[in-house]
Amino acid sequence: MSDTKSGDDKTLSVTPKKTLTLKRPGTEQSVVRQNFSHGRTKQVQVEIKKRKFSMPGDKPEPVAAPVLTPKPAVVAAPVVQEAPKAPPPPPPVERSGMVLNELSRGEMEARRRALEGSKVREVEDRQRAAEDAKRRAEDEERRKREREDSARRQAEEEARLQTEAESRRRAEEEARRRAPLAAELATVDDEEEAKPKRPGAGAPVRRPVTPEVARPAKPTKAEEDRRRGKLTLNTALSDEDARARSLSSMRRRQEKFKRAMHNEPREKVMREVILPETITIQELAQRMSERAVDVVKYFMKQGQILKPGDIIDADTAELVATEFGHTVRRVAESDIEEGLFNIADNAEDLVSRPPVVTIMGHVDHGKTSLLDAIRNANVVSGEAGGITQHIGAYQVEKNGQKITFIDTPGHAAFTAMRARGAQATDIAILVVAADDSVMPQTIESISHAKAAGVPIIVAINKIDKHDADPQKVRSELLRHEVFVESMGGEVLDVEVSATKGTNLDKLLEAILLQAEILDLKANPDRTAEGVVIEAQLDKGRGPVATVLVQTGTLMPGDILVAGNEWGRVRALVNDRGEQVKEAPPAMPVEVLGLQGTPQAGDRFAVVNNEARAREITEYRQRLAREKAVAKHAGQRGSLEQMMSQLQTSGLKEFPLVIKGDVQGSIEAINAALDKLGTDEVRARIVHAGAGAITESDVSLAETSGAAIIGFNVRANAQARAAAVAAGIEIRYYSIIYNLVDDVKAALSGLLSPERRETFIGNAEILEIFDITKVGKIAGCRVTEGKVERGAGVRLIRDNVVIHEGTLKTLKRFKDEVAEVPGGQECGMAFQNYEDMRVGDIIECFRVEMVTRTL
Ligand SMILES: Nc1nc2c(ncn2[C@@H]2O[C@H](COP(=O)(O)OP(=O)(O)OP(=O)(O)O)[C@@H](O)[C@H]2O)c(=O)[nH]1
Repeated sequence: MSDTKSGDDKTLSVTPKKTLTLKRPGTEQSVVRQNFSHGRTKQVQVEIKKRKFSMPGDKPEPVAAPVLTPKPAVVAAPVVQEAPKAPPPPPPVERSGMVLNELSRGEMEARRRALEGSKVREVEDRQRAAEDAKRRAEDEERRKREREDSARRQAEEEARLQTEAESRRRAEEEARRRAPLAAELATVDDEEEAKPKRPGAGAPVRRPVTPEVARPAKPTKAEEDRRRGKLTLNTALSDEDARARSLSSMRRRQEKFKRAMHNEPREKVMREVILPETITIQELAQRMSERAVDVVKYFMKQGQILKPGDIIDADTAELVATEFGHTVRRVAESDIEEGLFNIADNAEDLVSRPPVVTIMGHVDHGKTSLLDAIRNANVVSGEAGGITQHIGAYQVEKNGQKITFIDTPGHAAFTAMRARGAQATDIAILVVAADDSVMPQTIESISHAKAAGVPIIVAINKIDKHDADPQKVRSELLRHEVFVESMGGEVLDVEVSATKGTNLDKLLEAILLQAEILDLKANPDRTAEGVVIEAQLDKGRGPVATVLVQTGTLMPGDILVAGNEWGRVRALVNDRGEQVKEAPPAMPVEVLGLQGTPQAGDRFAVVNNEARAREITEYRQRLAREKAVAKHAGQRGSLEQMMSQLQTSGLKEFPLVIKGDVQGSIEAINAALDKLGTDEVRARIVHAGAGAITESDVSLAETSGAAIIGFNVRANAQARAAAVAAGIEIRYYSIIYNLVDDVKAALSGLLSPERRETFIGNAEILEIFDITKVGKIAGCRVTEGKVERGAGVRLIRDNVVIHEGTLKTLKRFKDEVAEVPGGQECGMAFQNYEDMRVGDIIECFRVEMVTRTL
């Protein structure tokens, strides 16, 4: 019993009360009346399910049975008999919910057409299947043919190789018959030759591949599928795909194998390894393109346990690099500064620049007065009120040409600059007071200018004075090898008066003339280089340096390295206190923006970036610290130190600064030292003068690497301090002979000592004793002279020196003795040498190093 609302019935509920119904497709519903006992009845709704469609030829069967009904429901009639021939079927419009006997003519027609269509399709399918089967059979046939072909080819190849081998064997036998020895050799060669060939050429010979063997041992998945008759387009394609895949994987495998083979003896890339003074193992490995662990291993083999982070010196690193097969280029830390200064300019870029002038001379001869007079009279702007600011240097203009004056009277700045390797000055003005003539500092100034190779212009000052004697000045200068023009020389001289302003123009003209001779040039279109004239820490402006641009053009924003300091130029201030946009060659300017205060005489240069500036200054600061420590230890400037330096550097000149009490003694010392000179060595007197040893002497000695000798004079406090600071030794003498002897000794030290050898004696080996724990001892007789312990010995065999060394023992009977005289017997053993034979001669000699003297 079922209820329409219950069970699997998906129809909307259908009750007699409701009018709207929706039938399930393919079902027929009806209502039957049921009678029960006691006169009860019940109406039951019956659902008849009908079969939708059946294939033509199928037996007609009831489409559906009534679910619950006493009488049979409608039976489906056979469709085929009634289906007439018709054109192709139209799309099925009504497909369900109808029994056959209720089908209309149109429906019947549609069914018929559908049946027709399906028949056609069936035929087509059968044809396609037949074609597929035929193609498969053809494929199989083709493959079989191919396999047979390859087998035949292999068989032919095998036969050919066999024939070849046979003919070779016959030829060998023939050859062997003709020449047995030659045949033997030929066989060996042939065998050896044949060996490597086998793996390639012999493969088909040894393992002939039959068609069965050539067939793949295991069918591929695609083939299996094909055998199972499931050949589809996909499977057919996957067959090709599998083949392609296997080929590429094979290729990959081959490449991998090849790579492995190549990697084994990997070709090494030789590199040029740049080595600084120290380097970490890690860094070294990186530069060599090696693994750090390999370098560590190398050290382990050498008995050193090191980590990749450990620092090694350049020598060790070089050893490692060469061991690993690389070449080495050593670089010093100072290479940081490479390319900082002295960048070469093209000749065509050079243009004329103003000369830079320094004024030198004796105290009170009028240096300051002259500088002031020139400045006030010729200052570039000519502005009223003169100079507004003093910056240590200024420019004047004469006939439209500029002249730069370094406003630091005296030679202190001059020498300080030279001590730092800078040379700012082009021309030196030597001021000599006409009433006082040549004085000690005048001579010093001459020495400085000469040492720096700077031309001198003599300004004979104070000519307004009644006791002025310019001629006396000229003649006295002669004695110091300053030959003025009027005395037949080339040195320009001008008589001036600083206070009266006389002949200042003439002096400037002389400067310009000299500058013209010097042909001073510089390239303004490049990064600036120059020298620091003075520097101080200004309360408001911070570190301020007055610099002289020597080449290039300095501009605000440039990054500057000056000595141990660096900075970005914030502003440039000229000698009149005005801010300027640029400073061309020979222009002095104040530079603002430095990080620290450099020293007078420091060279400066503009660099590309802050990083480089920092790198350079850090290096320089470190160097300065090290230098200070070295100076403190007094390692520089002493006579002994200088001697050893001279010896190592191969210099044969001995520079000296000599100060004496009177000119006479100086001349005597000069003459005595002159006589000491030989072809090999000589004393070079950088400066000799009367008077106390001053700071200036010390700085001159520092610059020229000279020692200072004081004869009956002492150094003043400042000079002493300067000498200590510079590590310069000052030696005092009161007897000329002592002075000369010391210098002589120092010069003798420059002469290499002589090696002198003295023969002591000969001993002949009579017997060799091999003593346990002691080694071989030669039993000898002294045949000539004597033998001494500690002396040098040579082992001579057949007049040829076999070994040279020292004696380990010299024994007479059981006792160790110092010497054995001629004719006596003794036991001798060599240090680290035992190959002595009976009949050898032991020669005994003494070596002396004889110092040569002048
Ligand atoms: N009559 C005369 N006196 C001069 C002349 N030039 C300088 N004086 C005087 O000489 C003295 C010294 O001059 P300074 O210019 O200070 O000499 P200096 O060489 O600079 O001296 P220091 O700075 O001590 O080395 C001053 O009193 C000047 O007035 C001159 O041409 N004629």
